[in-house]
Amino acid sequence: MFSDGLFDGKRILVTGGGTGLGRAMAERLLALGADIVICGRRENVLQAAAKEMTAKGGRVDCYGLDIRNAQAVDEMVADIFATGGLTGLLNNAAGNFIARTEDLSPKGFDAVANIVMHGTFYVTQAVGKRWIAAGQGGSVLSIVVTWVRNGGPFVTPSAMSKAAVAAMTKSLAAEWGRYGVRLNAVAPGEIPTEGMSKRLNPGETPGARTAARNPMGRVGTMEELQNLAAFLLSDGCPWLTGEVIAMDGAQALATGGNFYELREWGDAEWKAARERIEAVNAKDRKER
Ligand SMILES: CCCCCCCCCCC/C=C/C(=O)SCCNC(=O)CCNC(=O)[C@H](O)C(C)(C)COP(=O)(O)OP(=O)(O)OC[C@H]1O[C@@H](n2cnc3c(N)ncnc32)[C@H](O)[C@@H]1OP(=O)(O)O
Ligand SMILES: NC(=O)C1=CN([C@@H]2O[C@H](COP(=O)(O)OP(=O)(O)OC[C@H]3O[C@@H](n4cnc5c(N)ncnc54)[C@H](OP(=O)(O)O)[C@@H]3O)[C@@H](O)[C@H]2O)C=CC1
Repeated sequence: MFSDGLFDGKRILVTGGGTGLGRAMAERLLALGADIVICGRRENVLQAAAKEMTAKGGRVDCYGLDIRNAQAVDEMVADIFATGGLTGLLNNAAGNFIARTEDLSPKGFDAVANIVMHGTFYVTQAVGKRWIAAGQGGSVLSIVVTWVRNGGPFVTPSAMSKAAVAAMTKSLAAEWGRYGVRLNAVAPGEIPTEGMSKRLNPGETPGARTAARNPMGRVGTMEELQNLAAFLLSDGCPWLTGEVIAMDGAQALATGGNFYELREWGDAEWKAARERIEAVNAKDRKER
């Protein structure tokens, strides 16, 4: 669909690029000629991903860090700019889990908000200020979700924080347009990944809820997101900025595209879901 070499000479930082959607988008950009930088908290996951991704060639650099740490983010971005700079940023890292909002502790809220809202801002600002200082433009793509438009019951910290990222996209498109920096966002519906399915549909067949409700009768595919992300990060339409583009087979329009139906769950279902989610959180934590 895209010409070979479309991203020759480009270098793109993909946060959370060691797993799931981030890895898939990074792989496509790499195949189209970009040099890639990936970051995340599990260094072993990043190194393994980089090794597999570069089996056929190309350059992938890894940084193990928590984007909730603004100083660590600035040090990473300083190092990236000392070793070739960046032409693009893909804000993909996120944290999320389903929970009744009345059950959340302050730490539970902060865990998500500090990754999605604060962490995404730290990375964007650290990159953007260097583009501005260097007098060079750049392209930022952030992965949000359809519930930035209509809210996300039972994922309130994520809905609030992703809406903030959408607001950042529109604010900075206007503020930084004069520097040649453009920002867009994609709001996908469900594309099953391990990280998402185990925290948002714990104990269920990945994608089953969406396939049963989506107007197109299916979940989204990695390839669809890879294509859209590649187009938005390419130089194909540089006047396109400040947009949040939904890609969900019209599920949000038809059904709200969120977890409102979980209002039918009782204490037992929520307890079982939390146990499953905390087990996957604990497993991942051991690898950090
Ligand atoms: C009906 C059909 C509709 C379908 C619509 C589908 C649309 C699909 C759209 C999907 C959108 C997807 C968005 C995503 O973001 S998916 C990304 C998923 N990936 C991840 O989340 C990976 C990273 N996540 C994590 O690292 C962790 O999950 C976490 C965010 C929690 C951060 O980890 P950290 O190690 O910092 O945190 P802790 O484990 O120490 O926990 C911190 C506090 O959070 C509390 N917590 C954790 N889990 C729960 C829970 N299930 N319920 C309530 N509270 C929870 C935990 O107890 C800690 O608080 P306390 O110390 O106070 O106890
Ligand atoms: N899959 C889906 O259906 C949808 C996903 N999205 C969005 O797509 C993006 C990718 O999600 P998906 O691939 O499904 O999930 P994953 O769990 O696979 O991806 C999340 C990535 O973010 C990284 N990450 C999380 N917290 C931090 C942190 N504090 N610092 C650095 N890196 C961090 C994780 O690595 P590590 O744990 O090693 O830090 C992981 O690589 C997210 O923004 C999500 O909100 C949006 C709509 C639908």
